[in-house]
Amino acid sequence: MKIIVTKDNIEGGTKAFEIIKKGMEDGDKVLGLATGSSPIPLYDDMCDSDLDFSDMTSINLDEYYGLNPDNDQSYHYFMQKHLFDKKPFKHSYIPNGMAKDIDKEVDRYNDIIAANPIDIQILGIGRNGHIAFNEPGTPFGSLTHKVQLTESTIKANSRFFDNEDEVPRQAICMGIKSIMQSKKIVLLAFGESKQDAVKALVEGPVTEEVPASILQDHPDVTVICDEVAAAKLDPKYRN
Ligand SMILES: N[C@@H]1[C@@H](O)[C@H](O)[C@@H](COP(=O)(O)O)O[C@@H]1O
Repeated sequence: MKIIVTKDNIEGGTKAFEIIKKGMEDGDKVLGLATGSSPIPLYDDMCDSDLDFSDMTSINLDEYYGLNPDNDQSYHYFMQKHLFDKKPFKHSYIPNGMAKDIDKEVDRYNDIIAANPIDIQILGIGRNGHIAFNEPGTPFGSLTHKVQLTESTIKANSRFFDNEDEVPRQAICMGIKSIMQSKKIVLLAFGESKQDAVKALVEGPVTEEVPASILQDHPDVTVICDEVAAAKLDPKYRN
């Protein structure tokens, strides 16, 4: 696991952008994308760049269940606003949060992932160590599935909604096994609220209670965090 400690999230975004740029120069064609505030500086850099994604495929991690794509809290809306409006991809996939037949949607998404092996997966991390919406206790062998969000995630994500009651209680989410099959993984974590999650991810035991800890077993992971998020890490992990 490579750890890059940056001054702030802007510098962190630039570091992640450099990895994507280099990957594309080396022929990477499929990006796994994340939502949340952490990847926004990366998407800003991608939008401001002269990189062309029109021959690339993107696969998003997750979507709230029950939110329409034009709801401004849906991850469809988020991706359109922060990236795809300015930088369209050849194909962009996001779970359908309005799917009536969940099993069918889950199969569809697993087929998409199988047909488009992910070259670089971008991840954020939840305060409880979740990746995508894979909450503590999710089996490491999981594929795409419908998830019940925990109280901690509902509370944390309510900052984007008018109030906590409006946060959907369920989501459709790429599984941990699929995330681990990505060739490269770049995890972004910024700010004080991520200190414990970053420490558990890097130093803690590999346990399903901290979904991100499985990344210790992946051969090519870069964790990019700011000085504040890295503050509880043993100094030997900080540069
Ligand atoms: N499903 C998303 C995750 O993919 C994201 O990593 C997390 C942290 O978000 P933020 O980057 O805003 O802290 O929020 C949500 O739960």
